[in-house]
Amino acid sequence: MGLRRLDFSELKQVLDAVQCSVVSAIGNAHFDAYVLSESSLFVYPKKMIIKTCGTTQLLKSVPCLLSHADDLGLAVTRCRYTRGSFIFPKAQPFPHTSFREEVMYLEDILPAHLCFRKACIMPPTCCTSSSSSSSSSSSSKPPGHSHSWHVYSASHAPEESEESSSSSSLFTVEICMTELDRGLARGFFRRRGDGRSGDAVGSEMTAATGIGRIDKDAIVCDYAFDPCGYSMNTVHGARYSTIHVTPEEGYSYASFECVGSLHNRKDLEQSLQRVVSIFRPATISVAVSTDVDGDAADRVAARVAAALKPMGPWTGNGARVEDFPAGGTVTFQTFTHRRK
Ligand SMILES: C[S@@+](CC[C@H](N)C(=O)[O-])C[C@H]1O[C@@H](n2cnc3c(N)ncnc32)[C@H](O)[C@@H]1O
Repeated sequence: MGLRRLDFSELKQVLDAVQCSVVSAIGNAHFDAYVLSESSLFVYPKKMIIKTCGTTQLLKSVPCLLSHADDLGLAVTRCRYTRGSFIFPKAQPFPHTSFREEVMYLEDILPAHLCFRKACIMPPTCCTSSSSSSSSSSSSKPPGHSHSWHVYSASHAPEESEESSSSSSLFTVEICMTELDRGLARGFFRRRGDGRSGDAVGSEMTAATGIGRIDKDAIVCDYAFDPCGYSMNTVHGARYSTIHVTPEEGYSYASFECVGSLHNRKDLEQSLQRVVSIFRPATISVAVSTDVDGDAADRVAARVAAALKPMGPWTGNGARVEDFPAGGTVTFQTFTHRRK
């Protein structure tokens, strides 16, 4: 059971360090999924994923997590931190005052055996010249401030037996969308004073907005905030997905993240298309993490661009690919809708 042996009070210590709390939870034989006041937490026996937003202090969870893992007799083998650009960077508390500060914080607290380390900022692809491992086309309108991708990876040396073919076919995609279609964003506001629970209204939003049709076979845990805002997690076998929506005009934002197989069009192309049609954003960034090599990562990026093509006039397409030592590959692409 590994990390799943942590009891609720121990998880609460981790979340207290971040400054968020649990609002809803589900689990299956493979993992537990928690909707948080500020996004989501997934606990697998050998992996924990925490996703937060706003002015939470996500990295402050790491010392507490390392200490709990140690108590359970578990040694950390990989740490990955990813984020977009902060919309309100000056509002961020330590250690999130800058990416440099975040990296220094992690470098200080991670154990020395995680010796393969790399930090990089992947800029919006339309605003930079091609990197050596990428292709990019120019655009007249660069995506907004929220579209640089920041990645820090620290890993120990992989052992041969760890590199199984099943893990190398898996991907994690993180999609950030801004300037959501106003009409669609209204679907994430509650009726004033409805007196109903966040879970009940969340389930209605899941059905009414089409979110429930992204993966019809998944078990959904959803929550509607008051007066607006929505979060959901799904569990489907060993795979999770998660959506978070900030629908307020002026800074509307939605994120989608899921795990899938590169061999399955449904997991990557279909999920991307369904999510984009639910929010119809003006800008999209897509970061895909895999254990494949650079050439295969380029092909993943091409699949992402091809999936968006029939969905409208997107510009600024291009991909940047970064390899992380003993930490796989990340492809990053940004797209702007020409109507906006
Ligand atoms: C979905 S929640 C948190 C998820 C976060 N936006 C993300 O991207 O991961 C954010 C939305 O819920 C609304 N909200 C209402 N009450 C909230 C609360 N107590 N905590 C966090 N968000 C709340 C916010 O105004 C915003 O529209």
